[in-house]
Amino acid sequence: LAPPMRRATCSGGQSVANAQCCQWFPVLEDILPNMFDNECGDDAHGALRLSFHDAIGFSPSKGGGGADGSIIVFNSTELQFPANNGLDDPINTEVPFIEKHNVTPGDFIQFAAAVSLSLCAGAPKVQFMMGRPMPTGPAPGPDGLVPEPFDNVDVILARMNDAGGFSPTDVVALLASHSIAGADDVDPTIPGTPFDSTPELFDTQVFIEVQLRGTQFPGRQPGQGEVMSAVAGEMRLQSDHLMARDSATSCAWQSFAGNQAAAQSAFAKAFNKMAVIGHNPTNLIDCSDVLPSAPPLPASAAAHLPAGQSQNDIEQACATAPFPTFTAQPGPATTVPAIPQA
Ligand code: HEM
Ligand SMILES: [Ca+2]
Ligand SMILES: [Ca+2]
Repeated sequence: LAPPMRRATCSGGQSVANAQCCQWFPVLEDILPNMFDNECGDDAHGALRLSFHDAIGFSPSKGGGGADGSIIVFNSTELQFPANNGLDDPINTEVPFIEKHNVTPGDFIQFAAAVSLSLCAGAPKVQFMMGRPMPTGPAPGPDGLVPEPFDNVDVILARMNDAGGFSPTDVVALLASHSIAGADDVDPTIPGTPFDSTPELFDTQVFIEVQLRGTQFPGRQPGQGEVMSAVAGEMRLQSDHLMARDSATSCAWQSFAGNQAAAQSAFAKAFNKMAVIGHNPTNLIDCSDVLPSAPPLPASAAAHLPAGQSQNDIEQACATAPFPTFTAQPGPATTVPAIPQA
């Protein structure tokens, strides 16, 4: 007979596998209302992007500590890197909470990202591991480790493989994050311009909408790394556009369109890998049981074509299977509103 599992009860009454995880409940109960306003909005999106930019700063040959909090501790260097443009926002939001709760920046950044997902309907359950030490100085990794929207697919896939051993399918799955995202700085004249029509839902609309023929720019002039989108008010990154069309990634991209369960599980797997880049996971403690679950997608959020689009507007790219068929929402052509700025 196996010995009975010993669980710990935290002072708030919650049951966790490891007593050290109890310290994250007060953090959770603080940041849900006070950092995120309990919504999948600008602060949630920013926290998720920050977790990527901290974690991906790792290369076996070039240096960097991965998911180590360097983007905060060495922000005077890392925020000079062009790819980190705009991350002063989530960093300024997070620092007071890090100080208040006396946790490491590396842990907090990944915790906040995992909690942000729990606010976005349709997001999968992910892991949270604790125990990242302070980043080692004096210098962080070099510039050039964070993919840019004007990089081509080969460059992005090579960088992601170098950083975390991500496969092309992992990279495409991670881009489900762009279903709860927008850009403030690609075209700085239109901050909060979303990448899909539902930036408050972790759904597969980004995989559908980026496959549509581009016809317009949301602003007056495109930014660097921006290409035409199909929907008014929506921004399309060149990198997402190319991922949907490149022979190395187009079939994976298409496989997530309308397949919520596949997008969820592939994203969670890759996100969990990303969150521990630069660490030996056996030195970390699994505190996933602190994380709330996201609500499921509402029934009204079934995968669809935006109003005004038809299946003929899909630019088929995958050579081995047809893009799945979707029905357009009724009514006049969709215009996507900007994401309210925090
Ligand atoms: C791999 C190639 C990727 C490229 C080239 C890329 C590029 C970008 C760019 C240019 C923006 C807009 C930034 C701004 O102007 O405000 C953005 C936003 C965002 N990205 Fe990515 N990204 C990539 C992967 C990822 C990954 C792996 C994640 C997370 C798992 C992620 C999460 C986000 C989020 C949540 C936002 C929205 C931030 C906000 O609304 O404040 N991205 N990305
Ligand atoms: Ca880092
Ligand atoms: Ca969405």
